[in-house]
Amino acid sequence: MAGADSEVGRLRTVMLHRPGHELRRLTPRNNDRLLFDGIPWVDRAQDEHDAFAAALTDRGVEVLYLADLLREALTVPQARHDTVEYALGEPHVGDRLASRARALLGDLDEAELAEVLISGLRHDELSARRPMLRPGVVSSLASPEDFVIDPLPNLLFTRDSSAWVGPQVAVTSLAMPARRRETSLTKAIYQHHPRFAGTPLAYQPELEHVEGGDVLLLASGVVAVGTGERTTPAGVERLAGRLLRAGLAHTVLAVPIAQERATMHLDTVCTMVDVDAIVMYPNVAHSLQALAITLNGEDVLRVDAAGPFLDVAARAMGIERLHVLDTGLDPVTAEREQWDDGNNTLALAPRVAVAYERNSETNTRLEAAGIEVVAIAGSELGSGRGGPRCMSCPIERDSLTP
Ligand SMILES: NC(=[NH2+])NCCC[C@H](N)C(=O)O
Repeated sequence: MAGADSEVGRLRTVMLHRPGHELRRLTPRNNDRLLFDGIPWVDRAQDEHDAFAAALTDRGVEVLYLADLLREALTVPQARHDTVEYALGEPHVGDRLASRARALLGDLDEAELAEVLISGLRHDELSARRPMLRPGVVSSLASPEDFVIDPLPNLLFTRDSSAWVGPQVAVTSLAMPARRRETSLTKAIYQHHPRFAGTPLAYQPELEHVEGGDVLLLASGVVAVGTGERTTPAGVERLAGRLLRAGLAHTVLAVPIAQERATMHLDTVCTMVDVDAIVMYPNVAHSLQALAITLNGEDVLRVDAAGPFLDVAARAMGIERLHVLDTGLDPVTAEREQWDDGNNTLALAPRVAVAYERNSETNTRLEAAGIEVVAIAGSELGSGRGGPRCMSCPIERDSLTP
């Protein structure tokens, strides 16, 4: 049965996205808008990603690829309709261009359509396949290499566009315009792919902004939600209400994080590596705060005063202490390795975690603390600012509760 009630139960099934043609769309003029720090060497990024996937399959994890699931979901007419209309309804398209593009997309088979939905469509590509007799306003004003449908290079970070909480999946509501369309694809997958038939949605993209990178399953029934650049306070309120009322959590922790690119999600500063241990950016470990949210008798959210994250979390988890693995790094090394996603690990089981090899200081300290580090290369993958946790959506983990 699909689902996950922690970040560390043995990982059985995960959804990844192998970076493809959408990364070849990045240029020095659009990379900032598309949330990449540079122009990745795509072939090498694919090799690194294949090695990441192999590290998972070697350890018995079933790897599902988002593009395959999407292609299969698109055999359902409603999935095709919803994803195409979302793409063509974006405000830069306009009616006339939309109807021309719609005619092209209608002729594509599932594989071709999935490819266009992921890597986008340029004006010259549309024209090559659907020559126009008389161009409309938008087409006349566009450059050939402008996009009718923007590419989705951040689809690579599958953690953000959906997140499982227990047996339900939250299809998130992405904050950055460059990423918003991603959830039209994950929603189509969860609603229409036979593998997920009947899975209830714990959240929907139409709601207030919540990104999966901010959602941390501390323990069964305890969910921490970062709020900063991406997930808004209103998003935390909405998600908390839904999780608590659905009985998917008994406590939700709101965790304010700095509104900066370096700390865009909660998982950029901390990830779980054991049932009671977390690896955390040393520069914030002791200043991070949390507010516990619970449901009072009248179905109203009760919010406690802010307290130190580690204490509030331990109390909610019903344990004496949540251990921070002290990476003992000096502030400069810590800052460099945090930027390169040193704190963004993916647990395969308690005390076994995938991490980027480049963060050698952090990894050495993790190993010294008894964590098995499965190191992967990420020189090119990292240019999108995401590590092993960001690049994976766990679909099934063994439950920690017997
Ligand atoms: N869960 C994460 N930390 N995801 C990282 C996402 C990186 C991506 N380029 C973005 O800016 O959205």
